[in-house]
Amino acid sequence: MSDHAFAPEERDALYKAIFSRRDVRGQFAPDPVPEDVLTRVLTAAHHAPSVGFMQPWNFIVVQDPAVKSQIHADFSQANEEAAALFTGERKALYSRLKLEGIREAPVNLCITCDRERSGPVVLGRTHIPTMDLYSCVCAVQNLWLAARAEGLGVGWVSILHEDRLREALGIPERIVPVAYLCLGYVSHFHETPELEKAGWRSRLPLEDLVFRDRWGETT
Ligand SMILES: Cc1cc2c(cc1C)N(C[C@H](O)[C@H](O)[C@H](O)COP(=O)(O)O)c1[nH]c(=O)[nH]c(=O)c1N2
Repeated sequence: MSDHAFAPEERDALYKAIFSRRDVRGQFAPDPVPEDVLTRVLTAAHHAPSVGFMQPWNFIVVQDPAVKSQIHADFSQANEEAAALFTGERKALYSRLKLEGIREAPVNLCITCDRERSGPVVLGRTHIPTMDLYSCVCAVQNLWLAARAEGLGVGWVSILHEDRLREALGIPERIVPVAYLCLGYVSHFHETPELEKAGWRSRLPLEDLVFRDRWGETT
């Protein structure tokens, strides 16, 4: 028991956000996302943990249909290339999946990492240099959960050519685009991951993933 635990209903709300969050590709409503709501979810992202408190992120809010179309065109090409990597049944199933909502989502959001934000030597990044990128992923997850609580769907689109994404958004060379997200209100949230529903892959049993003291020790 901890004196610092949330009250039961507050804890339930947090777990509700975690368990009902979904990757949304196909249920976006055209309703605009009000600026104050967008600011709240961006503030949640900005309160993520970061190595050395580096806060290496920027948030590029994309609403211009022309920019979205450019990125969607790149997705279409990348997705064809991706489909070609699978064979047989898997390829047919892959081709049926909807894997982005770039044009339908009223807001697209690129979360980037400025790897030089706080100088060359960063507390906590001295030995594992990728820690700044991981910090940005923490920001993505904060935003994803806050968005769920706001009734907003979020979909991560990573089937893109990084150089074309950079070009479309004018991202300088030293900045790394970490996540491209589609954001908007939705008609509904699926109860289970869409990939699970489509028979692509299921959730693994937690007990197979937890080791004790050494890699591979499950008991
Ligand atoms: C880094 C990364 C990258 C991607 C994703 C996620 C993450 C974490 N996901 C979403 C992914 O398919 C989804 O999270 C899982 O299928 C689990 O579903 P829920 O997120 O629980 O709904 C994803 N989905 C999609 O339709 N197109 C994509 O390009 C990607 N890319």
